[in-house]
Amino acid sequence: MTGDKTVHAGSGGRYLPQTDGMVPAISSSTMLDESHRRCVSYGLSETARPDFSPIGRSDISLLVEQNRVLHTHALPVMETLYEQIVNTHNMVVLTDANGMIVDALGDDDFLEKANRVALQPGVNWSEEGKGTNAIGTAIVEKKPTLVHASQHYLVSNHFLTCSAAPIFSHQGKLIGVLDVTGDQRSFHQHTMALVRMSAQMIENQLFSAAFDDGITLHFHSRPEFIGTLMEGIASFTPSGRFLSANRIGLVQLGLPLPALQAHTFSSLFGMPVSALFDHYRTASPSLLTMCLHNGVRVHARAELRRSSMVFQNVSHAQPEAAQARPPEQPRNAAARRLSSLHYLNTGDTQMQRLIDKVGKVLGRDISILITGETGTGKDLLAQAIHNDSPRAGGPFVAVNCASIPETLIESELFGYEDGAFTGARKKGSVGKILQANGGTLFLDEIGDMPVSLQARLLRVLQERVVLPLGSSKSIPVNVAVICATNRNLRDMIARSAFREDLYYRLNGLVVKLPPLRERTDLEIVVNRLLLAESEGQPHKVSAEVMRMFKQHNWPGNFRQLSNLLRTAVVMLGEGEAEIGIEHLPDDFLEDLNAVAHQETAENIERVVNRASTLEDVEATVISRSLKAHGGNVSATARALGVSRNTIYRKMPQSPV
Ligand SMILES: Nc1ncnc2c1ncn2[C@@H]1O[C@H](COP(=O)(O)OP(=O)(O)OP(=O)(O)O)[C@@H](O)[C@H]1O
Repeated sequence: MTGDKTVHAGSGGRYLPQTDGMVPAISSSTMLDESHRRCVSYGLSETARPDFSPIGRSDISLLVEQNRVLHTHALPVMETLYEQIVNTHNMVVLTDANGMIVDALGDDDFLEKANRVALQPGVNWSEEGKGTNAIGTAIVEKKPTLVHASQHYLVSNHFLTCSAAPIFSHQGKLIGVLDVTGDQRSFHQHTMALVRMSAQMIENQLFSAAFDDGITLHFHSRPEFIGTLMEGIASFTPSGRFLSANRIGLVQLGLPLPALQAHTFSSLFGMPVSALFDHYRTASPSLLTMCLHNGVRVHARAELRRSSMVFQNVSHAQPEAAQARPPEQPRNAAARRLSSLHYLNTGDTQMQRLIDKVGKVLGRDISILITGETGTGKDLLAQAIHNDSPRAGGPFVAVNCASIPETLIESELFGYEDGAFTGARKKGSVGKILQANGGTLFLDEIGDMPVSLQARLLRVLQERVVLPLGSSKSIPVNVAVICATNRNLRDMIARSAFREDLYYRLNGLVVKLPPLRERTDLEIVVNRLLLAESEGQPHKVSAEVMRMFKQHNWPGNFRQLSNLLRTAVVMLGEGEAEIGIEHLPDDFLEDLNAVAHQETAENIERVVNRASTLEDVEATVISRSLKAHGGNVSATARALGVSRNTIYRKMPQSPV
């Protein structure tokens, strides 16, 4: 390498160092021109030898303490970055927002040279003190900056090449700079890219740490970029209020942070936050495809942190209390209180009995088996039991045995040692059972647990030890177990599809959640679900719709009802607050009609058999059909295939 031949200020085309044809992708000359002008205005002389002495030891400790969060998250990234450039006469430097070096890692031989210009903790590299340099100039410009050799303002820094990238907090505030500085002869054009990626990595780590609760969405227009540094990350409260996004997220969302703060999950991604929860509750979590507010299609993966799951569970059950909660209250505690047995008790007698029974075994070493049709709230009940138990401070780990492929369920549950099988992660994995240690393990769809694993699970429950795959060492574990199924386990035992011994170990207390059609608290439930759906203005259903709801048999139970209400709310016009039949989805009305048709046919047969007059037959049929349709004349007319006028003419005085 020949060294640089930089032309100094005042001559055109300057700042382009010629390093054996390897011209670095340097910062624009305008940017560097401006920086040099600033140096002149600071009163700096190019040949000056500035003060390189670091601040005292105790001040350095204070500096590290003041930047503890940044330093903690940056250090592992700095170490990885250093591994990439080791033995290249370079060093990795982290500074605070003022350019004060907080930490530095470097090759010994270069450190000696670097010490000449004091690239060491406690020395300030702001532009005012050290002239144009990547750290100081990146702070002023708030942009990744490369300053090579004689692009440095001070002659004493001409032997350096520096690549720096600013690090921003989730509030968009510059909080530090990551820099790689080395001997200018060791310049490598990939260094800047490495530094930028590393700074992004630090920002993402800081972002995850700041938003370790609620909902975090990882998104990108290309699915293969999810999980990479290119992904956008956005965070929301459990109720869907936008909190923040990383820099790439902001670019993808196309709005500045203050504008985004007025948004919600649904206004940005066109999907209610409850649908997100349902996706993760019901589907094996595949990537979501959503449409951004600006029409761009994105793929996304969400992380629903503990309190948001709890919040979602109860946002249906007790939204008014959730909304009344002042924001400064600890969310976990409040959410836990909301997802409790007390709040699931909405006035139905079967539920009341069930909750009484469950309350008696809380905190005892008694396994609970929850049965019930799909969507009756087995998952929600399991969470409430945990939250009301003395284990509430411990983890609640849910495993859906039906959604994990049979080949993976063993490693998911029991974990595995390093290299236990082909494809196993290095360093092994802690299984779900151990993750639940000290808390509750919820085995949903236990009827889908492969028979081969049932014996291993029984051993865990009886001996309270887990043996990870590939390990010879059992690990003690202390978990409460709640299971749920909508299968008939006794039938399965008879078919040898479920082990009898495991069944008796699991069924300490068996409770059956009533289907929605049998519940006497439907009105309360509907109103609570609607409250959860409404943003500000509370919605209600018309008396006619409520009558139809009471007659429907709700095969999908709560899940069906809440989806239906969510759709109906969207159908409401501007300023409308009451859900009428016209707001209900067609398939629901068709189901209702199909049932009514069948009932009408049966009624006709019965009435005709009683040998009444034709008028009697008509009146009885109309009256019963009206009843079946909740008094709705249009629906009755449709079901009977006559006009509404015919119904009005022939209907008895008091139809329902
Ligand atoms: N009591 C309730 N009040 C309001 N919403 C409820 C209630 N119970 C359940 N839900 C809602 O209904 C949906 C289904 O509930 P959950 O997943 O607990 O049912 P499940 O019985 O476990 O269903 P599956 O057997 O299909 O897994 C969820 O969105 C849940 O929040």
